[in-house]
Amino acid sequence: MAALLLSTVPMGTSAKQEMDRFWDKNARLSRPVSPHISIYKWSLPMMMSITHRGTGVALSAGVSLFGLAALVLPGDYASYLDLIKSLSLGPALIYSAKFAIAFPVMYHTWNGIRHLAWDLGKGFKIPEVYQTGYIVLALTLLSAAGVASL
Ligand code: HEM
Repeated sequence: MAALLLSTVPMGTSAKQEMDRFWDKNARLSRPVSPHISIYKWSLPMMMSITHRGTGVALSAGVSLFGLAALVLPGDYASYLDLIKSLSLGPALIYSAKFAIAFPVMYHTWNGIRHLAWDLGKGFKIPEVYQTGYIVLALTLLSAAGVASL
């Protein structure tokens, strides 16, 4: 108890000083440290989890930029579509661009449904986590390919 009290960290004058003292104390007391994320072997559920966050952030940025552009740009939506058509980019490039936009939307939607099932307490067994992961990936590819061909 006395050792514990003696080793209390005095308040630092800055956040950095606080952190430095905190880590010095951890080292001095040989405290175990939780494993850092980088030591784990990558797995499908990990990759799908970070992709859900990535697509969520990308969708937020995309929707916000789209709304801002609608407010500040001089032309309307149809005029910009005509502009893109006039560039004659070719079907392969147009399809790829549409697929690149559809993919995160579809992934986040299908995986969002997977998340909502988890929120209901369903699908938590490890084989189920993998099965639903593969189903989400297949549905994402199929639906993104379908939407891009419209
Ligand atoms: C434009 C549409 C959308 C935007 C901008 C958006 C954005 C986001 C963002 C930023 C997050 C937080 C990600 C994180 O920090 O980990 C998130 C999480 C989530 N999104 Fe979306 N989302 C959209 C559509 C959807 C749809 C259609 C669904 C369901 C069908 C969905 C389901 C979810 C769920 C369940 C979570 C929470 C995941 C968790 O528990 O960690 N989202 N979304």
